[in-house]
Amino acid sequence: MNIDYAMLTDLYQLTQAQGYWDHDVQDTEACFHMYFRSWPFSGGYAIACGTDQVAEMVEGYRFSDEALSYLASVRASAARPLFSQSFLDYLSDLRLSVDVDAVREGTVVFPNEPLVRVRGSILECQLLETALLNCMNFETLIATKAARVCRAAGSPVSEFGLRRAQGPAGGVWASRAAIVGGCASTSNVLAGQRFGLPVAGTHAHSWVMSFPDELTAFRAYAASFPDNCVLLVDTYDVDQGVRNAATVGLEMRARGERLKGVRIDSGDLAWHAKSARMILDEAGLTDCGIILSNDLDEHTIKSIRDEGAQVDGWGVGTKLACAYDQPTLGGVYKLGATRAPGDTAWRDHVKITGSAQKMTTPGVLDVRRYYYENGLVAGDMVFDVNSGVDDSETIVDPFDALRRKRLHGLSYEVLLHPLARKGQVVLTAQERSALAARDRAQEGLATLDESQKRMLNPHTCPVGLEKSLFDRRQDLVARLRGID
Ligand SMILES: Nc1ncnc2c1ncn2[C@@H]1O[C@H](COP(=O)(O)OP(=O)(O)OP(=O)(O)O)[C@@H](O)[C@H]1O
Ligand SMILES: O=P(O)(O)OC[C@H]1O[C@H](OP(=O)(O)OP(=O)(O)O)[C@H](O)[C@@H]1O
Ligand SMILES: O=C(O)c1cccnc1
Repeated sequence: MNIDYAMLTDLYQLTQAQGYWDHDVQDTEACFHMYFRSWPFSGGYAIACGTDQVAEMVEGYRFSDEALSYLASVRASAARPLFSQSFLDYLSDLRLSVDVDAVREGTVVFPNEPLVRVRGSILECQLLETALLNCMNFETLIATKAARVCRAAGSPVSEFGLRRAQGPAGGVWASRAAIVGGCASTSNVLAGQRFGLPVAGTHAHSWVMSFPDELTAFRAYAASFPDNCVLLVDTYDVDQGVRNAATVGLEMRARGERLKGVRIDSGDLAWHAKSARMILDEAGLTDCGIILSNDLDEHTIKSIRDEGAQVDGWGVGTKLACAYDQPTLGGVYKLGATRAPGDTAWRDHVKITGSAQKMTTPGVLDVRRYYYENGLVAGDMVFDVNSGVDDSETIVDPFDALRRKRLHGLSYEVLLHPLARKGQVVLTAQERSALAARDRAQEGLATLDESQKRMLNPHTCPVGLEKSLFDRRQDLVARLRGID
């Protein structure tokens, strides 16, 4: 999508940038972290997604002449423009020089750990906030929803959401995120072209309605698409539709072709799926699959499977592409540390007002994921890259000092990887691939215990602050509150 990422921001990012520039503090170095605070969909995991678009933003970040003349036209009052010409001249020459580190797309992630870290001039860090959150919040949410739907489904899911997605860009990035989360294919042609995603589809009710009768419509479709024939059987009567499809299936078989499946898109889907299976089997079409669609999500899919329906594929649209039951992830971008030009040490920052859940963590942070010997995740440790990790390798629950877990001796991997250095994207094509991210998500999900993946009241993985970081945060908070 041709998006002007420099302008895809909230006005206050630009006014603050001018403020930093006015006060000549624009080169103060800053470190911000993007993270979310609570478990999406009341589940036990999320699938990170959005960094490919963040990379696209970093690559194309420029204030165009049109953008600058628009900004010059924005007024603070009738008498004065909001932005000074000298600041707009500065923006015109601005080329990003930030370092960005991020989890790889498809990584299983948890609340209160950084998914993205941005280091650089405070002015640039601030300018990136809004668009970065927009990408990460939406795509992580949709990839997570897709993972939940696909886990419930057990057979391939095709994403059908474009027509009801949140606008063209929302639809395209939702389709990509759905693939990262585990969908086998998408009906979205633009997303397929743009990201090299597998595209797939069946036909609509209008196809059947446009022919004199259903059988004629099915025969015509089979003649046009003998290699990829899935017939939608619920335009008039599902059982009769399945019988008509079986007739066409047998005709196809006689020609050496195969009816791949029937799609049922209304009514009691479990009931119809069982009845369709019987009709097809009785006709000898045991190799013809059953595909279900119509307002599905992980809960309806589970219910249909719990009833014993055998389903070979699913089409899931609205409730996946719009994350119907939770419209946002709620991810935030918070300042952890600053460093004045010429200084070597970083200065910690923490926000303490509001609820304890909203207290931030100071430092320049990364995450270690620890594994038990059986390969399952033991816990995630948020640590400061400059102070390192205390020998005890203990994590402390950021909201409950008495909940601790010692991870010493377990193997671990570090989750943040370079995305950009000095404003240049350093990800390889493979690292940006949605299909590679989908594999990564499957590998990551396999490192969670089943109890952490169930839909109802899942067990959650411990995420904590490295002990010395926790102590440092406590000291800083005490100092800011005037407690000795
Ligand atoms: N066996 C089932 N278990 C749980 N949910 C189901 C089952 N069968 C269908 N559903 C869900 O029930 C809802 C039925 O919705 P609705 O009444 O709008 O469908 P419909 O009767 O087919 O109407 P329409 O033709 O307008 O789509 C859908 O969300 C569908 O996914
Ligand atoms: O239900 P969703 O999960 O959103 O999946 C997409 C829906 O879109 C289509 O219906 P629509 O009525 O738009 O078109 P149609 O006439 O082709 O069925 C399709 O048949 C699905 O029911
Ligand atoms: O290909 C399909 O069957 C399809 C695509 C989008 C929406 N509904 C159905």
